Amino acid sequence: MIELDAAEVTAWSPDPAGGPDRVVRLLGPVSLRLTERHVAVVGANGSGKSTLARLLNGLVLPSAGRVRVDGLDTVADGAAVRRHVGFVFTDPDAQIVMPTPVEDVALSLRRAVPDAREREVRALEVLSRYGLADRAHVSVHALSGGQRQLLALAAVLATEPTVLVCDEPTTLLDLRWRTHVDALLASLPQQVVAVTHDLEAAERADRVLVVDAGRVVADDVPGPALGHYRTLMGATPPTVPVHGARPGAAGAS
Ligand SMILES: Nc1ncnc2c1ncn2[C@@H]1O[C@H](COP(=O)(O)OP(=O)(O)OP(=O)(O)O)[C@@H](O)[C@H]1O
Repeated sequence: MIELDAAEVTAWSPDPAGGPDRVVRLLGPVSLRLTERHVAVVGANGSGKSTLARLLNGLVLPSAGRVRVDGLDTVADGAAVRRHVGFVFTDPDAQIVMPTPVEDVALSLRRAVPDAREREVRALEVLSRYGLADRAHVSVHALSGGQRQLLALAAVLATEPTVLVCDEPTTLLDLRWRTHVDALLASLPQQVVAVTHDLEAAERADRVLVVDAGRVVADDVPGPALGHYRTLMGATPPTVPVHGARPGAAGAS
């Protein structure tokens, strides 16, 4: 179970008016108990979704309040939380550090499997489980984007986390790979919390959190939560000026 008790995240930010740096609130306060198998987090760009996701494995620490996963506090028990909660980034290249897939998965296993030969055997087993057996020894640069995302996921899942947090894991993927990774995430026995802009994937979650301006503004089963999100998005068009619009067209001045 994931518990957030009045968790807040603040950061120092430059004052656009040139004054001294000031503290800005990025998220919260948020209080939640997440027990569902699949939780989706949706919201506009910059609303605070990644900040919320990163709170769950201690990549971001609460400035106030507390965050616990299965009773482990992300501040007091940081190392245990990171072993417990796997985190998958949007961009697999932020996560893949070794030259070949087998070495990358083996690196994830270094703590669990001390013997190097046994570690390689285990890494190969993991890769074949995720359909990457024939790519095990190629350069990671020779993998497609979808294969790289799958490798990043496989390397995290190899550590057998109890909870998986994914920050837009399918955003860079074409429809075929997105469907494949979505199906894989749906089949996992772990609790999965996924930040997503893919509303079809969010429809299949057990619970959906809608984040707006650093607050959880809706928290429900998918139908009503996504209805709220669509209304929110429709009601607040982006304020970025439209360049190159035809004279007289909407948005041109
Ligand atoms: N360390 C930081 N210092 C200052 N501001 C930050 C920091 N991290 C994030 N922010 C700001 O906090 C806000 C929320 O960022 P966050 O990455 O959580 O949004 P998001 O909903 O995940 O956005 P996107 O969908 O675009 O990825 C943004 O305005 C971002 O610029």
